This record gives sequence, C-alpha cells and structure tokens, in this order.
Amino acid sequence: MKICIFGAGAIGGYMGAKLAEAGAEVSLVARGPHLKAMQEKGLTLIEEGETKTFKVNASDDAAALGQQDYVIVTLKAHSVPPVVGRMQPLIGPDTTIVSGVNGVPWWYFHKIGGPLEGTRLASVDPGDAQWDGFGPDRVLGCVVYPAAEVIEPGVVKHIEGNRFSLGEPDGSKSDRAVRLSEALGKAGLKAPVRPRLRDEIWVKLWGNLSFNPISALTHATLDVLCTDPGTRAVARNMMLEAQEIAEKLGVKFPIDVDRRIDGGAAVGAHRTSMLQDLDAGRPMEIDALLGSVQELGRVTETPTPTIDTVLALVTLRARVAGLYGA
Ligand SMILES: NC(=O)C1=CN([C@@H]2O[C@H](COP(=O)(O)OP(=O)(O)OC[C@H]3O[C@@H](n4cnc5c(N)ncnc54)[C@H](OP(=O)(O)O)[C@@H]3O)[C@@H](O)[C@H]2O)C=CC1
Ligand SMILES: CC(C)(CO)C(=O)C(=O)O
Repeated sequence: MKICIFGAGAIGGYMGAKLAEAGAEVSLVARGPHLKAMQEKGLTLIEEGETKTFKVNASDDAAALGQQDYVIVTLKAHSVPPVVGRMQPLIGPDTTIVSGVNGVPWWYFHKIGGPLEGTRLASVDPGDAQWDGFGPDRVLGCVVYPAAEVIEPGVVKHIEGNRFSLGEPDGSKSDRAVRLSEALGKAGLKAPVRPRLRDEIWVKLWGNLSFNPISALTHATLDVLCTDPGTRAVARNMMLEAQEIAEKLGVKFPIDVDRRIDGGAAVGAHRTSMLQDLDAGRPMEIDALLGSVQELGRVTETPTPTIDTVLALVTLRARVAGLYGA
C-alpha cells in the first residue's frame, strides 16, 4: 500500500515517522530546509522523551513519487488550493485523498443529502480548485487530534494525542477507510472509522474557531483565555452561534459549550497554532477556521454577530502583520 503524506510538517511528519517506523511504504512531500534536513539526516521524532530518527523517502517532486493508494494532505488549509495541480502525478484512478486539515473541509456537502448536497465553499476552496482538481468521490475525511511541532528542520516533537478519526462523507465503513485505519493502527496510531465524522469536525472546530483567534488577538494562552470571564464569554457566544448553524445542518453535539471550554482550559498554558503562526510570521488559518463558519451562517441563514466581529478583528490583525491577503 503506497501512502504519500503531502505537507509533512508537524502533523504529517509525526504520522510519517510512525508509518516509517512500522515499515509502511510511505513517502513525504515537504519543502525548504525541513525537506533538506529529512533528505540528508532523516526524520527525527521526539515522543514521550525518546528521540528516534528514521530514513524517509522525502521529496518535493510529486512526479518522482508516482501514483499512490492514499495521499494524506497535512498542509495548512490555505496551502492546499495552490498545489492541487502539482499533486496530480500522485493521483491515479483508485487513489484516495485523505483531508487532514483543520476547519470546515471543502468536501463538507458531498454526500450529505438534502437540499444543500453538492454546495461548494468559497472560503476553503476558492475557485473550486479541490472540488474540481481532486473530485469529492476520492475523499476520505479525517479529524486530526494529535498536537505536534517542527522544532527545527527535520525534527518533529510530538506533544500529545495519537488519534486521527476517519470517516466517509456518506458515513459508510468502506474498504478504503478500513484499510487505512489498519495501516495507521499498525503504526501505533488510533484511527477509528466514524459513521458521523461531521459531528467530530464541529466539536474540534468549536475550539479552533474561538480559542485560536482570541489567542491571536490577546496573546493569552488557553488556560487564561478559557477562564477569564470576558474572553470566556466571547468564546461561548462564538460557539453557540456555530452550534446553531451546525444543528441546522444535522450535527449532534455530544457535549455542551461549557464542557468544551473547560476542556480547552485543562490543556493548560498552550499557545494556539494561530498565535504561533502570528508570532512566527506565517499565514494564519483564518478562512478555514472562521471564514468557513461565517459562510455556513449565510448558507443556513443564521446570524453570526460575534463570529463576524472576531473575524473582522483577527483578519485586520493578520493583514497589518502582512499575513493575510493583499
Ligand atoms: N500542529 C498541530 O499540533 C496540529 C495541526 N492541525 C492541523 O493540521 C494541518 C497541518 O498543520 P501542521 O502540521 O501544524 O502544519 P505545518 O506547517 O507544520 O506543516 C505543513 C508542511 O507543509 C509544507 N508545505 C507548505 N506548502 C508546501 C508545498 N507547496 N510543497 C511542499 N510542502 C509544503 C510546509 O512547509 P513550510 O513550513 O515551508 O510552509 C510545512 O512543512 C493544519 O490544518 C493544522 O491546523 C491539527 C491539529 C493539531
Ligand atoms: C486550540 C487547540 C489546542 C484546540 O482547539 C488547537 O487545536 C490549536 O492550537 O490549533
């Protein structure tokens, strides 16, 4: 089984190292100094105090890697549309594309049924680049739970978690989902095949939608922003607006907003990925985490006043830092 991880940074590097350790036929697409380090010295994973280095097949040339059984996309959301063309040599008639990207996925309305079937989302798939370039039938959804960081080129530090929930857009337990689940399981990762992946997408998104921009605007860590009464109320209102949208789309939340916020606080003094991106001068995942929910608010005719306000503020913050749009 040939697996290619496209965008093998923190999350893709973690998954790639685990698959390489298990002897899977895995290749990694990356770029810049991180790629060079992996090619010259191997990929180092620091996990639970242990440091291991693996020889990996890393490249920036999809054509050299050829057609794959699975292409697992672990790029930041905004990096995917521009590389759909470059990914084509990896895609054959039976290739499955696994979308391991935070936020509302571009395939969200594929096989959902009902009046919104086939709706496309401009905020996460401008110009329908992924819908047209991959085709939604290839897609297997994935919710990424682990936390990891590239701490220097070629070195990935695993922080916590090992679950990558998988799910077909139509909720079925397909052969392709089960095969990938088994391969990830052999690598020591948890990869359950879920019948209602969209529910998990929203529970994860609740946190990213609210905690991430609030942290980027305030520079507060999760423990602080989830317990400060003012920012907790802002996060809560954003989540309640998102919940109304999601429930109109058929999502069932297994927990309530207060439990989700308490869960965020329990993570501790974590600087969210959006705050890390802002500090490092990297583009922030604003469209996938907030713009997409605002777009779904319009689609479902749900007012989103708090999300609109925070989105406006964090977009301007990013623009002033030269990290968003023109
Ligand atoms: N890190 C985490 O703890 C978590 C991340 N996620 C989600 O997982 C996804 C991936 O995040 P993460 O792993 O942190 O991101 P990273 O930025 O660490 O990894 C993406 C990698 O792809 C590389 N890349 C970007 N564009 C290209 C290209 N055109 N060709 C080749 N390589 C390219 C990047 O290189 P460069 O650095 O040069 O841009 C980087 O090495 C995101 O949606 C994120 O929100 C979800 C849960 C936790
Ligand atoms: C905030 C957190 C931990 C979960 O919502 C996260 O996923 C991030 O930092 O991007």
